[in-house]
Amino acid sequence: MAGVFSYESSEIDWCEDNYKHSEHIVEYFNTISSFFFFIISPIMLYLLHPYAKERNLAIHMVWTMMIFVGLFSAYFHMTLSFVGQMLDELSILWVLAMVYAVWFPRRLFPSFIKDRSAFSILVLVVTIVSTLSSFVKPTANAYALNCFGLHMVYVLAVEMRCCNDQKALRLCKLSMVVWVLAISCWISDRFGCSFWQSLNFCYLHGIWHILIVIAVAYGSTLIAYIDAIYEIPYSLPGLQYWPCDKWAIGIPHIVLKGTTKTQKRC
Ligand SMILES: CCCCCCCC/C=C\CCCCCCCC(=O)N[C@@H](CO)[C@H](O)/C=C/CCCCCCCCCCCCC
Ligand SMILES: [Ca+2]
Ligand SMILES: [Zn+2]
Repeated sequence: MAGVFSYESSEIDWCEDNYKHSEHIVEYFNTISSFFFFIISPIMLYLLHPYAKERNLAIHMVWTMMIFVGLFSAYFHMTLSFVGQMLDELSILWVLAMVYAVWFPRRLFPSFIKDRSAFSILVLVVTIVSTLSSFVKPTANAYALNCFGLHMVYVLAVEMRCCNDQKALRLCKLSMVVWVLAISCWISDRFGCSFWQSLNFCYLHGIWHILIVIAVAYGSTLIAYIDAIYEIPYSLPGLQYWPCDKWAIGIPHIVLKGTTKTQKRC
C-alpha cells in the first residue's frame, strides 16, 4: 500500500531529467511551473465574480478546483508517485465535469434531457464511472482527458460559428492558438523526448503547464460570455481585458453593462 506513495511508483516519467536540481524534487521545472495555477486561479475568481454572482455562484467551483489541479500537479511532478498521478488526473476530470455542468450550452443537450439539473446529474454519473475506470489502465487516462478537452474545443468552435462580435472572435482565435501550442508541447514531450534530450531542452511539459492555464483562462471566459449572452441577456454582457482593456494581451473577463438581479428588485 505504501508503495503507491513512493517516489517514481507511477508508470509515467516526463522528459525532464529526474533529480537534476534537487534530491527531494524529481522533476524540478515541471513542479515549479505547476505553481502558475496558483497565480491565475485567484485572478480568475476575482474577475468572474460579477458574472458568477448574477448567473450562479457554483461557477466559482471551476477556478477553485483549478487551485487543487495545480497542487496535485506539483505533488505528482515532485514525487512521480502513483497517488500523485491519480490525484493530478482525477482533479482534471472533475474540473472538466464542472465545466460541462455549468457551461455546456442548453441547445446542445441530448433530446431526453429537460434542463440543466438533469444534465448535471448525467455529467455526475459519467464522471463517477470515469473515476472508477481510471484505475483500470492509468496510463490511458491522460489521453482520455485530452479527448474530453478536444470535445470542449469543438463545442466552442460550434458556438462561435454564428458569432460576429469582433472581440469574441479575436479571443476565440487566440485561445485556439494557445491550446494548439500547449497540446503540441504535451505530445512532443511524450513522444519526442530523445530529440529534445539531444538538444538538451527537456522543459516542454513545464511549458505545457503554463500554456494550458492560459488557454483555459481564455476558453472558459469565452464560453462563459456565450452563456451570459443566452442566459442573462438583460445584464448586457461584454468582454474586457485586465489590467487594461487597450492592451493587446491581458486576462479577459466579462463586464455586465445592464441591469443586475439586485437592481431588478429595487
Ligand atoms: C472550450 C473552453 C472550455 C475551457 C475549459 C476547459 C476546462 C479544462 C479543465 C482542466 C484543465 C486543466 C489542465 C491542466 C493540466 C495540468 C496538469 C498536467 O499537466 N497533467 C498532466 C500530467 O502532469 C496530464 O498528463 C495531463 C493530461 C491532459 C489534460 C487535458 C486537459 C484538457 C484541457 C482542455 C483545455 C481546453 C482549452 C480550450 C481553449 C480553446
Ligand atoms: Ca523525468
Ligand atoms: Zn504535468
